[in-house]
Amino acid sequence: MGILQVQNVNKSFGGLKALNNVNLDITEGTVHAVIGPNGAGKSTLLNVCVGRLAPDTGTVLFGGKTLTGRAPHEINQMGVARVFQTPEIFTDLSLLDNVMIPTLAVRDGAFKVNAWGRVDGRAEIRDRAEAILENVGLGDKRHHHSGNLSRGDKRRLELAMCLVQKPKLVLLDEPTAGMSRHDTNATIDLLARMKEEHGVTKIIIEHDMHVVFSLADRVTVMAQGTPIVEGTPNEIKGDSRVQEAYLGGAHL
Ligand SMILES: Nc1ncnc2c1ncn2[C@@H]1O[C@H](COP(=O)(O)OP(=O)(O)OP(=O)(O)O)[C@@H](O)[C@H]1O
Repeated sequence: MGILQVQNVNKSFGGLKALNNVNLDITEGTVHAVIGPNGAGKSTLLNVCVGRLAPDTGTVLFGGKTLTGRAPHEINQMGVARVFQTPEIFTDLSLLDNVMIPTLAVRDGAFKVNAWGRVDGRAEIRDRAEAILENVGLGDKRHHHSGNLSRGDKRRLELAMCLVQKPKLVLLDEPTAGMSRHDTNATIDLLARMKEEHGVTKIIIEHDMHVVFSLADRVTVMAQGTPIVEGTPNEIKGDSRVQEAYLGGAHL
């Protein structure tokens, strides 16, 4: 049984069926990419998995426990973290503060920015946050204002905020969108290291096939709200159904 199981999930927006009977089984420790043309339902699927959207029908299980119906912070506390398409960081705070906040949120079960004065074990949390920032290549900038970071660095900071929570599963929504090739390759290296060092299971939504083929163990291709093909990157590469789904728009 996989670490994450999506079972018969449906989700409509008005008359539009964004997810149409989706079933997925994600194996623990793997990197699983979800690809597909625009509007295929990839982000909706991620939102259902992290509790931001309730499915109309169907269930999501994580480690055998039902996620459906739980609040996003509860799902987060169970070990599921998400890296957003637009980094959700506190631009007025330093990088270090940004990385310390999620640790406190997970530990205390609530988001308390004003809790600094009352925090026990703060030195320990700070040490861990510093080590993680070092790990993602932002150690030197830990006291900088997060608002001044480049787009690539903001994404790296968000990864650090995610890793510090010691998640079991990370969902990444286009982690390299809008990045230069240099930043994209740095992010690929970082994500690959995350796998080696932390063994974290990852689900990645990605349009950039270079990223998919560099990182993914398995790939699910979605079209019109439904997974149409699943396999290794090489298996899906030559699949005519995949080429058809992209209507010739993508070269896999
Ligand atoms: N909150 C919403 N309200 C109405 N329609 C929505 C909503 N969210 C998504 N949709 C629609 O549902 C469909 C699936 O959208 P979704 O964002 O999940 O696709 P996607 O595969 O992630 O696309 P992209 O690659 O462009 O991000 C699209 O037709 C989209 O317009």
